[in-house]
Amino acid sequence: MNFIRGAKHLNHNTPIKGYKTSVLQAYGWNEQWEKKAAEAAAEHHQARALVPARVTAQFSHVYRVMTNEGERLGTVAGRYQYEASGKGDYPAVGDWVMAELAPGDERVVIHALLPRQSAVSRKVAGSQWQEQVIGANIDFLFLVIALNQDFNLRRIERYLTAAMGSCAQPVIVLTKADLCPNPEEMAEQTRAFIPASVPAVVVSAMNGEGREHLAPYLGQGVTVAVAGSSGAGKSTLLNWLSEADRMRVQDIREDDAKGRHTTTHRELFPIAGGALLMDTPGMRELQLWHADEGHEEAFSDIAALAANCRYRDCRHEREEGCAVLAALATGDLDRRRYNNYLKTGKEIAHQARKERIDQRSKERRSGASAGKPRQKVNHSRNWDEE
Ligand SMILES: Nc1nc2c(ncn2[C@@H]2O[C@H](COP(=O)(O)OP(=O)(O)OP(=O)(O)O)[C@@H](O)[C@H]2O)c(=O)[nH]1
Ligand SMILES: [Zn+2]
Repeated sequence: MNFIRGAKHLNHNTPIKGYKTSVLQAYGWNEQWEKKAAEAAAEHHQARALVPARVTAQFSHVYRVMTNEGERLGTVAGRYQYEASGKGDYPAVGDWVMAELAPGDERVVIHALLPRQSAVSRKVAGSQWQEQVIGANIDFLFLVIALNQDFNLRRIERYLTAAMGSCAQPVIVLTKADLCPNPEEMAEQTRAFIPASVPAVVVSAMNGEGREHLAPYLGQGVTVAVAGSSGAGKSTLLNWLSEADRMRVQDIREDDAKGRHTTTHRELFPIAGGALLMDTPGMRELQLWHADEGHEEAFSDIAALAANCRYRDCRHEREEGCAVLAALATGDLDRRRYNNYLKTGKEIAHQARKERIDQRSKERRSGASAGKPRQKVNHSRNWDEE
């Protein structure tokens, strides 16, 4: 698994030439991005003055971006839209973009996306499967697992599978250590099971214990996303990690807003020590987007029983000749496990339905342009040349 080489070792005191970037450095701007921006600029003679910005939140078609002049809302340029070949080409939280910052204008126009270093994405169902990026340029992906009855090596394996290919370095964060009599033993068991390149650390977010184990992944300008099952303790972890630095976040905010006090919805924000935490709804649903393939595997005992159901499309709820219900009646199948099986199955179905509906309404909205030919976008060349 390749991760962002050098992310931890960048010298952030080195002045970066070309742009005024003091605010951006707090958002992870570094020599690598400077280079990418310069490469993109060199390919095109850009009539407009574009500045780099990082996407900190996304609301369907509107983005919140951090520029060196402060935070702005923005939308993508018409040409960008035209050249995008799918959802995956659109900016996502964490992306670096090149934007046009018109003086006196509160809104910016996004003209280009800088090539991503990493992207956590999901496949969404529509008329065809499409990639949707739910977080970009993540250095470390914290996979949160509670050290209680939810602890499960198979699940950890599925998380790692889901994280694979994102180019973000996964870190297994075993939380709720206070509920576990032998957390270090569990950590050892985990380490023995996962690839040696993946760290596993123990914390208790509730008691604020073990921050030193996370410190190596929370360096200046490093972007961290948090994913894991519902109830695993993601919110508690995020709150704990961001708590110590409310003040600093406040300072940046007030600087940007020139004294105005604003509370903005942000899905990417700096914390103590200079790391950036990413908290997007899509990332939180990690358990759902990988569950689909994991469901059968996770409930292979039930799948085996289901092979003997009378009807092939048996839902194992009240059907006659259902082998799953029969096993439940005899006690061979644990009721809690059965309930869990139905519940996750319904969550997956619900998620898939929601995605189909979202996709359909999106297609309806863009119905006018449906027949228009689409070009494959080349991110280094999608600058608006008008
Ligand atoms: N004892 C203990 N409880 C914890 C710890 N971290 C979280 N919890 C509790 O676990 C429950 C779930 O925690 P959350 O942080 O809401 O979990 P989540 O992963 O954000 O859950 P979703 O919002 O459903 O995705 C809450 O009741 C927390 O108080 C911990 O370190 N120790
Ligand atoms: Zn059945």
